[in-house]
Amino acid sequence: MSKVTVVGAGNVGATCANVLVANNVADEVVLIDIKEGLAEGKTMDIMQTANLLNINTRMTGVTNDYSKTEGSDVVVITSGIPRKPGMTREELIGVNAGIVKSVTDNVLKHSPNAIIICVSNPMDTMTYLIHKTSGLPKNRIIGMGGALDSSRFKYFLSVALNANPNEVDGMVIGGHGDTTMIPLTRYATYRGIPVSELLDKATLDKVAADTMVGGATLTGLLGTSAWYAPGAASAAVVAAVLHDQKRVIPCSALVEGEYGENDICIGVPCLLGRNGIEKIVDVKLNDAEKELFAKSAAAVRNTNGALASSL
Ligand SMILES: NC(=O)C1=CN([C@@H]2O[C@H](COP(=O)(O)OP(=O)(O)OC[C@H]3O[C@@H](n4cnc5c(N)ncnc54)[C@H](O)[C@@H]3O)[C@@H](O)[C@H]2O)C=CC1
Ligand SMILES: O=C([O-])CC(=O)C(=O)O
Repeated sequence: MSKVTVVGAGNVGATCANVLVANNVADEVVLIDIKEGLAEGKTMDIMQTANLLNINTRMTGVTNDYSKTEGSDVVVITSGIPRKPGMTREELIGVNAGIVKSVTDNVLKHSPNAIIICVSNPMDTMTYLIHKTSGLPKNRIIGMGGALDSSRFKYFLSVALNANPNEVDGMVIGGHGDTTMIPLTRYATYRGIPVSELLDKATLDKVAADTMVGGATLTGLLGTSAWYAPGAASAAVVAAVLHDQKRVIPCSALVEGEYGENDICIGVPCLLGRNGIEKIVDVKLNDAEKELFAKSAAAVRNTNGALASSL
């Protein structure tokens, strides 16, 4: 019996739950929100696709009743406000820190062995907050950002290459922020061929820049931040953990010397399995990439500094 709780039945949480259920990733999914009736309504709507999509997962929607989340193997935290056009993710810290802290406390009362996937923004800082306040071992706290950013990177590369996105590989590490992401263009490939052999520098620079502001671009177009790819990326991380897939996916992890940094959560390639983050994979960076990583880490550390006054 596998059980996943998704906290926050808004755009990202409901999409994540829908992808989990539509793909029969878990035996049971619980969707929970503070807003009366929202999780129940989204659950009813999703489960009315069961006979259309051959869904066998059981799904429950509840308003703030954590007893229903009892014994979850994985919990995805999406509760909190999203940004509006013109805002940065970092501006959300004041409201979201309190929400993420109280949700984590409630979740762990009923699922003390759960692996937590943090989605709420500013994600690296919210993941760090969970580390600082929950007492959980570092392998059980995963920040979801790099899975999404890498998928966007592959999308923009596929458009530039006029190729199938499934035939493109690439990774984004560093912070999950408009200026802190690091698309690793040097390691990106199309069917094993380095993209630098197929696209000129100006095109590759534009792909990297579009990736970094991918979330801001969609926020401008939609009036609130994106949800289809964020929900699907969160579900992919859940599946990697629940099914012990041993996939390497960039996630925000507590670093203790890896990539030259300490005491922050930041996007690094993580081997994901049933124990959560089973290993941080060491990808060799050149001097320019190392410098970008150090700058990214400094920016994430700076945002973490605002945590104390936000709680
Ligand atoms: N890490 C990532 O890659 C991404 C992160 N995000 C972040 O995810 C968060 C959610 O985004 P959306 O789903 O678009 O927002 P939304 O506004 O559609 O949904 C958020 C939900 O959280 C609920 N909520 C608020 N406080 C709560 C509490 N204490 N307990 C339970 N539920 C509570 C609200 O009622 C609302 O339904 C935002 O902080 C956003 O910035 C969004 C996309 C990608
Ligand atoms: O852009 C935002 O604020 C939401 C998010 O993290 C993303 O879509 O990457």
